[in-house]
Amino acid sequence: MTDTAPSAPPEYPLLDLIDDPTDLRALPSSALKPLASELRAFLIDSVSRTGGHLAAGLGVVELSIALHRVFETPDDRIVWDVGHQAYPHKILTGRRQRMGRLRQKGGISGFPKRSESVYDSFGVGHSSTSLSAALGMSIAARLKGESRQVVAVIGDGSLGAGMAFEALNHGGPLDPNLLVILNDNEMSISPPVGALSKHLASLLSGRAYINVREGSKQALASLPELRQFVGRWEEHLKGMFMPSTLFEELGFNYIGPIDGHDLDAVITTLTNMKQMPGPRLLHLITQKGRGYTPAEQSPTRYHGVTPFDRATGKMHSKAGTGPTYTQVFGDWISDAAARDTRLIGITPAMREGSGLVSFSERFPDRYFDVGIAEQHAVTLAAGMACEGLKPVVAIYSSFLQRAYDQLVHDVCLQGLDVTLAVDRAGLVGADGATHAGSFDLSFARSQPNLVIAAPADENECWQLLETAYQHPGPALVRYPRGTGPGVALKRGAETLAIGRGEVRRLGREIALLAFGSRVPAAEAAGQALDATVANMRFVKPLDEALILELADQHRLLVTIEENAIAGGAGSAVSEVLAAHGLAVYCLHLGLPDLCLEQAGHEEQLRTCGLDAAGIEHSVRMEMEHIDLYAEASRADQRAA
Ligand SMILES: Cc1ncc(C[n+]2csc(CCOP(=O)(O)OP(=O)(O)O)c2C)c(N)n1
Ligand SMILES: CC(=O)[C@@H](O)[C@H](O)COP(=O)(O)O
Ligand SMILES: [Mg+2]
Repeated sequence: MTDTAPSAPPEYPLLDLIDDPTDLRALPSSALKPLASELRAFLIDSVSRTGGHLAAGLGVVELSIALHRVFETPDDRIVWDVGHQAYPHKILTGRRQRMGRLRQKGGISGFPKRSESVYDSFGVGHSSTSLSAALGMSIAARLKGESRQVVAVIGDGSLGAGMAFEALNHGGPLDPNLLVILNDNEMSISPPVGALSKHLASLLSGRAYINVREGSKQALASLPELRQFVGRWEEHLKGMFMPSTLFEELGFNYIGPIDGHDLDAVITTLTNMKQMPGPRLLHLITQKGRGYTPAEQSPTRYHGVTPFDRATGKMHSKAGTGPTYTQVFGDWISDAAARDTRLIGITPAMREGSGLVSFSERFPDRYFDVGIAEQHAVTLAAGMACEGLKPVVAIYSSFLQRAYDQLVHDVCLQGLDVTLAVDRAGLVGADGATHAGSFDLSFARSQPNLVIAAPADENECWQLLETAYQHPGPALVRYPRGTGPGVALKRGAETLAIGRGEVRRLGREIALLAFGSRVPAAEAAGQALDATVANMRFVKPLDEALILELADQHRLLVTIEENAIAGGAGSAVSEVLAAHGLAVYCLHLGLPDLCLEQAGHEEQLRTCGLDAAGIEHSVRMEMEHIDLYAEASRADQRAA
């Protein structure tokens, strides 16, 4: 462009003025609605390039502006639940320019993160933590004599989890200075389940939403006096002969429902509620995907997206890849259910992500979406198993962390016949540390009675699911996010021998003992190193005979797993060696003892040295050390 050429008008003239929320607070009120339009357009454009969570953020554009307009952030605290809806918040809090690197290596996280910004009061990714965290902050402010406001924003799906109820139950009587904003879009990832969603719907219809909304605009605008405001609201809401809300019963002053896309109403209501004392809850009605037609029409599909064409909404997908492990599981569970009427499928709110859509349609009576309730999912399965059913809990590894005690106390100690299909085991790429399934082998393998299997490929995944299912006790199969090496499925009901691995390649000096997803990389490294390669298949029971044989025949054993080294499968191998008093060199490759940030899955594996080249490099280094040590020992012996 030359100096004389007219400069193109900026696409986002108002948004470009906002480097942090003080700029937003300085804007004239008349600029806020146009700002909301720009923010929404920016969000759609940005996520169309990077991928990420879209529909939830679109639903809180007005709320995000209103919160930073009304509250003195960052001194006032906003705690976002899950945090997948926090992109507008990120854009308004100085990270607009960094949205192009969202969820990428070296870029910003897809979730609020304390180390990323002072505006991110609490790190999230898992749901239903906001009320507890915000309550804690509110209590801290009171004890420290600080007068800040604390606001928790929680969705209707996340409110259904046990933790959220625990915080409401505990919080109300403490009379904290706490504002809870319930962002009710009548959606979880898929449609919400359970009585709470019905209660919220009844508030929506029963509390004359439209009247309240229209009435509130006038009443709140014309009644800035706090006392009058509270009085009028109580008169207005509680004089309607409505049964009280769950929230009122729990000690929260309930206001709403109001239209969460009516920016003026939201700002006015928040301004007034800021001055109200005690625990209060604002019920906002929003639309997931608001302002982008494809996302409005299909909020589940646009909950989390790959990069897409903004004009058509069509997502760019990788061409020519085989089925994901999730799809393998989805096909297996439908086939198995057709063979066995005792099979029950359970998901804690992850029907699509866990591959249960087809099963839910084919076997609606045997399908249970329990909402975001991982603990309940596992104990529900335990109860069913007591009565002779054969439940399969499909659950992401990182969300299974929530249900650890249920796994221990309700399933494993009682040896109940529950199958756990643990998806997203290992690194998950763009979602980063909060969603990485780094620990399941470490926390599960200490459990009595539990069989733990890790398939090396798609067909083995099928076979191990069948093996776990037919095993009359607790069994867990863990498989990674995405596709495998491309081994064709044989389907059928073939099982594998529990606790038996297989040698895939015979080599010299070095034995690579690979678990699950790392078997193909180990095979490639084994080729380069002329090493023996074993596909261990089971983490529990381990194939002890194979380990002892390999220890006997090789100078170095290398364990390789996509799980934390600490306490993982490699540790289990070392325990076997120690128990037999074998002093063989043993190198453990796995996830390091740190929170691995977002990046591509393959990139993350490279960073951890878990790709073929990384494995080969680590093994060569280790062999050099072993040779140097042997040389030094020989020199010592000669000197002696
Ligand atoms: C403990 C846990 N379980 C499951 C998930 C996966 N998850 C992320 S968002 C979401 C739906 C949340 O619904 P809601 O709170 O209503 O937010 P919305 O997406 O509708 O804005 C689920 C199930 C999670 N992040 N954490
Ligand atoms: C926010 C959240 O917890 C989910 O949306 C999660 O990001 C889904 O992960 P997958 O994309 O691996 O299903
Ligand atoms: Mg929702």
